[in-house]
Amino acid sequence: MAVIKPRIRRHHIHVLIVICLLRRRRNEAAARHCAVAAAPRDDRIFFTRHDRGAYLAAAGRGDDGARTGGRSDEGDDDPDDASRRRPDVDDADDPTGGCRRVAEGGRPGGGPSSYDDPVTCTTYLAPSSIPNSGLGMYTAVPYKRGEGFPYPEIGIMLNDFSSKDKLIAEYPWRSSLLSLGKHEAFYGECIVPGLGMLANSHLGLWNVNHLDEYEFQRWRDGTDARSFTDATTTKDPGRGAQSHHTNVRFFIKDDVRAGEELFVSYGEEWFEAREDKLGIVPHDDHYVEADELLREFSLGHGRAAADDDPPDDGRVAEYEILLSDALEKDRRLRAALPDDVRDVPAAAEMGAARFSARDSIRSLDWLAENGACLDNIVVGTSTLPQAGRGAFATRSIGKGMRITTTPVLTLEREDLYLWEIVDERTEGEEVEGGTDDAGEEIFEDLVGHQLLLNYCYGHVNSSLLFYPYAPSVNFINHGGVRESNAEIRWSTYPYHKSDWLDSTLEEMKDRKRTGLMFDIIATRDLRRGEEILLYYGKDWEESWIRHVKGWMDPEGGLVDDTDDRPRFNMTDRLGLPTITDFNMVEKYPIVRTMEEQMEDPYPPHVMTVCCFDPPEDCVASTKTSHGRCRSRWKKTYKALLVFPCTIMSRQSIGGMDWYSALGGESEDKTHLVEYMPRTAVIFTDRPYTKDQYARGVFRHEVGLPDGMVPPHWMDLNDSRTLNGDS
Ligand SMILES: C[S@@+](CC[C@H](N)C(=O)[O-])C[C@H]1O[C@@H](n2cnc3c(N)ncnc32)[C@H](O)[C@@H]1O
Repeated sequence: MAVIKPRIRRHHIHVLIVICLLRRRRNEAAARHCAVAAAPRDDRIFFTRHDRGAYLAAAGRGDDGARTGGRSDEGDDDPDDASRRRPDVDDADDPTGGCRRVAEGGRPGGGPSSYDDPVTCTTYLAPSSIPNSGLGMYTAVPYKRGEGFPYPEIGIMLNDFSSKDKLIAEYPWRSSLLSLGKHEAFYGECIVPGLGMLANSHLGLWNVNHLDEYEFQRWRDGTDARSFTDATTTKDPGRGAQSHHTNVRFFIKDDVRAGEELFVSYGEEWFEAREDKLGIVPHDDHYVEADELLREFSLGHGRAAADDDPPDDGRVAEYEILLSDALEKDRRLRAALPDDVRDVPAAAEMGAARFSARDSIRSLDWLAENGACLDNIVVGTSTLPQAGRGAFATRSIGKGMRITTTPVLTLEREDLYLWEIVDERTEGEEVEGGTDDAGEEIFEDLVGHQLLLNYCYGHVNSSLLFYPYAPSVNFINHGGVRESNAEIRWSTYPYHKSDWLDSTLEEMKDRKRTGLMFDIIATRDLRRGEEILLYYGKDWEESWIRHVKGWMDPEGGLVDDTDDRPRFNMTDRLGLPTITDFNMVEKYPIVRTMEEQMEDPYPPHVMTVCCFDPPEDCVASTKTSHGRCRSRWKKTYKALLVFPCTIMSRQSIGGMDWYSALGGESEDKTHLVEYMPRTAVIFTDRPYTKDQYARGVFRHEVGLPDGMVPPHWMDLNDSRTLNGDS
């Protein structure tokens, strides 16, 4: 197949990898959720989705276009407020992240609780209050501004992913969400399940924010997995088989009430780019302005307006004028206003944004009736060797009860193929030919799969893959036949579209929305704190065993199976300083200049990035005598403001070191940054050097039980391992 490939300069990355790239009242109520269609089926389920600045970045506008904001101001944090019964993930010694406390609030005696425990369930999956937006996430407990959402997520990089017409392409966040994930690959986006995929977006009501700023200390749980993962080289067959971004954190932007839907911001541009599908979506400031107009209008008409039906002609006419003035000023402002004058009192009272999603604060009874509990599991350190992180029960769960429910995104295997440019066509190898932007012929080798494959579920004989994205569900590991304590099934939750199982393969591939769902069911009584383990299937297991047996560490040695400690950051096993070490200013107070690095180089995978603010226009006055823009370093280290840099010089002034560096997005957009403090210089791994980019790393989807995959979806003899996968 001839494919047109974007032309990438070889020196930039050398290798271009292209393409394919989430009060039960009683236990009885819970049981109902499991088995009965408690709510009407919504045939219009589909998920409006994220990509934030990804397309803008792809279009050469970098990440700056998306308003995905950083952590909001620090708010009051009252972690000891037991009445809220929320888990606290900063509890370092507790694999359930402090969720023990949740369970203690639950049933006396600690016996198996049911799936949707009314006392303790804090987070629900339920139909969104935004029309035609499918399902959403709700909290059953209040949060205060600035608090951390208690379920950290995984971030999975999609690198050089170019299947933009696929459903999956609606979901990624810009890779700066993962901070230095921004520099991991030539063009990276990231998939973040849980709040990152399941929560809908309302620009006037968004109440959850992801952390967009760099943190220079280790996370309190002892890992530094979010950004500075040092995921480079290890004597471990688990190398590169899991995402090293395991601590993607979300924070409460504004006080949230119990029962409120959790909204994130996909960014204004995301909605603008989808206007044909979603209509005119107001931004935050349009709702603020609409509130002002509604307040003034209401004042003019007193309270008489409220129940005045039909409304008097004068008021109708006046409101028509208000609407048409608003339209003339800004069609988004008009869209933020109610169409009917009779709705003005209610909209003025609750605010235009809330009026637009009136059901966004649900009763706890409604949630118990219509929701599915999402907080029965939380991430922790896996008990299994080489498995990275795992999912742990936050409360006891009885045999046969649902542990969690998750929507799944349908993909095709080929969406996750990795390609590499080769010099010429090699006989016998799977190579795609095409031309680049300049019309030059290029050849690409199919070299393996994206890391996302390891988080997808499927069958070796089917080209369909299913990616589950409820909170923490991606962390569930394989326990083998004997140790597994959970199993996967098509969901009995009423919003699972079971009729899709009769669809043909082609129909499944053509669908641009989600509808299928999995339930994860306890196959025996589970204690809180236990790791949830599935049986990934014979094929996965055999592949893994083969991989471990044949695996050689990067230095050529055989696998070290004497050390089975669970671990994430493995560079230390080579005795080299890690990226985290280098980022400890106390430990490494001085950054070596270019000249010093000639004598005393940093390890080859290490590079420096600097925090600075490039001016929009590089005007003459900001140019140096060498024609370069002069930039200023930034005190707030937003991911957006960090660029690769080369340290040119260091000067001590007043007992403090100041650095000058050349840096920028690309060679032709280089900036001179002078007088930066040490803290403005950050160490990170060079592009494509983290473990997940290594060759021969384990790539295999989780196996679905045979009976789950309809025979008419089995279109392959065997899909196993491509050239680069092990
Ligand atoms: C769905 S992910 C599970 C979460 C993963 N442990 C993590 O830290 O992100 C599947 C991957 O986890 C690892 N894994 C799961 N079970 C394992 C096991 N029993 N032994 C070794 N690795 C395992 C493999 O790398 C697999 O590809």
